[in-house]
Amino acid sequence: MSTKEFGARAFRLAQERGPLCAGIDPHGSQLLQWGLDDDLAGAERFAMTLTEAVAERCAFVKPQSAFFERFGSGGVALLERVIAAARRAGALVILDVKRGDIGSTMAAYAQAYLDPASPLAADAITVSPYLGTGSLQPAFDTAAAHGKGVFVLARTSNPEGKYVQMAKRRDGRSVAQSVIDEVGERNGEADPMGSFGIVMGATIGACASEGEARLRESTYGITHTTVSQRDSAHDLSQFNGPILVPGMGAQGGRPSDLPRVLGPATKFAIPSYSRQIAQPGPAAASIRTAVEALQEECRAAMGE
Ligand SMILES: O=c1ccn([C@@H]2O[C@H](COP(=O)(O)O)[C@@H](O)[C@H]2O)c(=O)[nH]1
Repeated sequence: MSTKEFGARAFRLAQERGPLCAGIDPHGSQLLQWGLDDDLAGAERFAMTLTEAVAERCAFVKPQSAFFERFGSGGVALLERVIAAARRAGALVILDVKRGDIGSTMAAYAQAYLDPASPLAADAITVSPYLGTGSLQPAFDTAAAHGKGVFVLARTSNPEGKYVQMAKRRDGRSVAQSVIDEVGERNGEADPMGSFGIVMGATIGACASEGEARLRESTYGITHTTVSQRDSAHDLSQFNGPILVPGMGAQGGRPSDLPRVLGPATKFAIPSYSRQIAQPGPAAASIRTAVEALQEECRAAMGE
């Protein structure tokens, strides 16, 4: 496989820098915690400080588009600057936009985020398969043409996701498994891995008992549901592409969840933290120390 392809670049950079993905989410509450106003200027200070602190050390940086879009055109222009700064520092930018539409419109989204001529071009995007995984074909094609990546939502980290994603199809597979299989087929025998990824939340089946759910709720202030073993069952043994794993940190996911959720595909994990890595800010040195500790924890959990 050519080193120009996203999968190969992602695999090598993760080995070099560590697997962690640093989320850039200018949350109102975190701007206030940093002593900033919840406005465009505050978001700029937050996003650029965080990007500068992490982008030289992390293989992946993941801005969440929604936190930029909330400031209108100024926020989108800021997102362009964040993408450019992170890429200049050598990180691969996964733009979290979760787009999904009929094919002709999907082609326009792909042009916006994956065509290098676009001011918003990232290295990879997140997409939603709700209109059918096949409707995402223009994104797969544009990504392949330009050495970019695509991450399709398979099992999301929010507790409500399972009601749609774990619904059973007529062939007995869950909707999530069919997404995993359809995306996986597109990677073929790519070595070290393909460029078409999936999103698997670290929180899937996170609580084995009511007691653990209560403990997590009191620790993180987030309601966790108890789910059965069957609920968290996925076959990733044939999957040969990057796996973005959100839900780490603030949502309760831990490095030890990686092998539990991903099994044999743990080596492809890209564990993603947003609120937790901003927590020690605004001092860049404190953010870097926290990121380095998380990189080590994730590497150890992944058996690296
Ligand atoms: O299943 C998903 C897919 C995407 N996300 C996004 O990841 C971050 C998580 O933020 P934290 O602060 O680390 O909880 C956020 O941008 C989500 O939109 C997700 O959480 N779950």
